[in-house]
Order: sequence, then C-alpha cells, then structure tokens
Amino acid sequence: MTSVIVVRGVRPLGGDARDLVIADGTIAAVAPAGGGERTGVVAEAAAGSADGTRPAPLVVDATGLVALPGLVDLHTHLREPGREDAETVDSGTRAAALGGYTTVFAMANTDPVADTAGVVEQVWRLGQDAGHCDVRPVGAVTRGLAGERLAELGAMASSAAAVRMFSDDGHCVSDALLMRRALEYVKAFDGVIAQHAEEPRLTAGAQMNEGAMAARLGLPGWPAVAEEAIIARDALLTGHVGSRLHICHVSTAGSVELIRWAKAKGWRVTAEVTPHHLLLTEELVASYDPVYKVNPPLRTEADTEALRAGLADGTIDCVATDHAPHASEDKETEWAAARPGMLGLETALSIVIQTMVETGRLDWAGVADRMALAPARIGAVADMPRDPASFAQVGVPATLTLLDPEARRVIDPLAVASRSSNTPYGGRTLPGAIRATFLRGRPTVLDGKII
Ligand SMILES: NC(=O)N[C@@H](CC(=O)O)C(=O)O
Ligand SMILES: [Zn+2]
Ligand SMILES: [Zn+2]
Repeated sequence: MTSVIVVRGVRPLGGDARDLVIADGTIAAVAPAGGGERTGVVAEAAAGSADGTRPAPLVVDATGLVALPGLVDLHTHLREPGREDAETVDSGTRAAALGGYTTVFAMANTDPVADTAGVVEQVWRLGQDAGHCDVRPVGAVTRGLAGERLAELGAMASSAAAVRMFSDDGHCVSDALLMRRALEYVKAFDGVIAQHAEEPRLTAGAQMNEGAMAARLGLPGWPAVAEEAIIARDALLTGHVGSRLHICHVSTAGSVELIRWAKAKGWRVTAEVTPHHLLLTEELVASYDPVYKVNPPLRTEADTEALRAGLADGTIDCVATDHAPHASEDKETEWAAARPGMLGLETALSIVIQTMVETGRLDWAGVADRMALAPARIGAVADMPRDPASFAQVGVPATLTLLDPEARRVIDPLAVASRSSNTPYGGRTLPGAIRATFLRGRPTVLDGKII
C-alpha cells in the first residue's frame, strides 16, 4: 500500500504557498496552495480512493510554515559507544530530527574510538535502527586519536558505513607529516580531513579565550593564534598535495581571513562555524558557569561579527552544531574541572535565524545552503539537490523540514530530547520552531514531536 502525505499551504524557502503531495518517499505533485483542488491533483490525493486500495492520506496543515531541505550537521557528538549516560545514537538523533536535521555526521571521539570498520559500522547500524535521521559516522584520522599512527582509513571508507570524512576532533592532528599522509590517503576516494585546529603547545592548560577578559578572571588563555597557525599550515599542506581539508568550528576573525586567502588560492578548503560562536561571547565566562565552557572558547564580539560576515559571503561554507552533550557530573562542577562542550542540535536553526536572518545577512535560500546543501556537498551526502529551490520539486526525495518562523520558544534545559542538559540557551527566548521533519517521505517529527 502506498503511503500518501499532503502538506497544505507551505512556503518553500519562504516563497509562495504551495500544496505538496508526497507519495512513496518522493514529491509526487506540487500546486499553488488551494489550486490543486481545482486541478484535481491534490484533491485526489487527499481523498484516498473509494475502493480502499489507497488509504486516506495524512494531511499536514502547514499554513504559514517555511519549508527547508532537511538539515545536515557535519559535526555531532553522539557519545555512543562509551558514554551512553550523556547521549545515545537514539537520543541524539531524536534531538537532531526535532531540530530539523535529516543527516548527522557522528564524531569519532567515542569509547572505543571510531577508528576501525567495526566501530563505524556499529554506529551506522545504530543510526539505522533508531530511524530518526541518517547517521554518517566520521572515522578517526589516527589510531585511538593518539596522533601517532594513521587509523584504518581505507577499511572505514570501504565498510558498510562508507566513511568519507575523517577527524580526530577533540584533538588536533598536530603532527604535520601525519596530517600530510592523511590528506594524501583520502584523495583516492575524494575523502576529506576535518581538522580541530588547535596547536596543543599553545593551549596547554587553557581555560578561555586569551585576552583582557581572561586576565581579569584569572584564567589561563587559549590564544587565537593557536587556531590560526594550524589553519595556515593545513591550508598550505592541502594546497601542496591537492586534497580536501575541512576546518571544524572556526572561531576567530583571523581564521576567516586565512580561509578567504586559501580559497582565493584555489585550494580545496572548506569551513564550518557553530551557532554558539555566531552568538555568544567571552563575557559570559564571568559567570564562571561551565555551561559556557567550550572548545574552541567563546571569543569576542569582533570575532562573532567576522564569523557572521564570513558565513554570509560564503568564506565559511556552513553551520555545524558541534553538539557536545556532557553528563551533569562532568559539567556541574568548578570551571577548571568541567568538560568543554555544549548542546546544539535542537537550537541551531533558531540561533541562525537570530544571528543571520533577523540581521538581514541571509535569506531562506541562504539558510538552506549553509545548513543543508553546502554541508551535504562537503560530506558527500547523496540525494541532496544542487540548487536550493529544487528540494521541493516533483520527483525529488521528500527530505525536508517545516519551520514556524514566527514562533518564539523559551528553552528549558530539562525539557530537551538530548540525554544531557548542557544547553547555553536555558531561559532564553529563541525565534523559530520546527513543526515537522520528513526523511525520504517518512515523517520523523510531526506537530513538533518525535514520531
Ligand atoms: N567542542 C567541545 O568543547 N568538545 C567536544 C570536542 C570538540 O569538538 O573539540 C566534545 O567531544 O565534547
Ligand atoms: Zn573540536
Ligand atoms: Zn566536536
């Protein structure tokens, strides 16, 4: 039996209202809102069939909602295997679907580390079993994230998980020769190395952004140059070997300049920025509340401005959450002992609306590009259209999310889908709310709730 869904009155990328008919996972018909009743396409779908061979469809009233392509997160920590008390593949992908995501890339810093075909296949299967969104495992670059010997990159690439992105995230691949070898290795299958850019000698003992604020608070500083030195080095390396480099969680104005320079050279460098680095600044550290402790650290207002400008002009290709759940015993402690990292999946789109849409820096097509199309290209996600408009056209897989742009919601850390509660937005009122998410025609979220 074919399952049919009729989405009424939705505005793809904020444009004119449309009725969409979804059948067998793909978009089967698109008509001006209400117009399909006259031409019969939507009316026929909405009626089901009299003889019962086709069931009455699910009708979703999407009046006033904006449709975007299903969001893609290149940087999620799902914590399984190893720290299932903080997050599981199931709980993390529920959070993802509720945030409008249909694909997440699961970082390799689990226990055991995702450095073999066995572990990446396990994570990939857990994602399939949970069914809330596609899970694409990221493989470790080095064995055990130890930075000494390359992991089994080829075996992970040819495994069922078909790994294309490799990262030691949490750690920097600081050895230049190892980084060069990794870049060379992944060229064979057009893979990409995602670098956590942090020169470890320059950040030993660091607790927050280096500068006047750190001096005032008496906390050891994490200088911008520790990030920028690695970006410059790796851009040169990737240019030299002709491979693909992706920079994780870019956090400084100087990094944006370096990436602009590398792209002008024609080198294959891409970059992501997190929602929290677009919005939050180091002033929050004055509270000594570890919910604001993150790596790289929150920076200055000038940095957030440069990051917003870089994302707007495409120097920074995409937004990635760096969703980093931590159990309360690892977070609710004194600043120096707390683990770095914050939740992101359920609030990312809201923060992008606040920092990029409401400020006039991106329209909905721009949001679709930076949160879905560009990350899909970087991570080699199949089935993503090449231009923002075509995700809601006849014949394409119905992988999309419906957003109420007028909604306002107050974030309650205890009411999130994630197993952890370390959101930095607790008590804040954020714009926008996801009402529904569809993965290849199957609803994963309806009425703002997990299916
Ligand atoms: N961002 C963080 O502060 N923490 C991440 C690791 C990382 O992204 O570097 C984590 O795994 O908790
Ligand atoms: Zn990192
Ligand atoms: Zn991370």
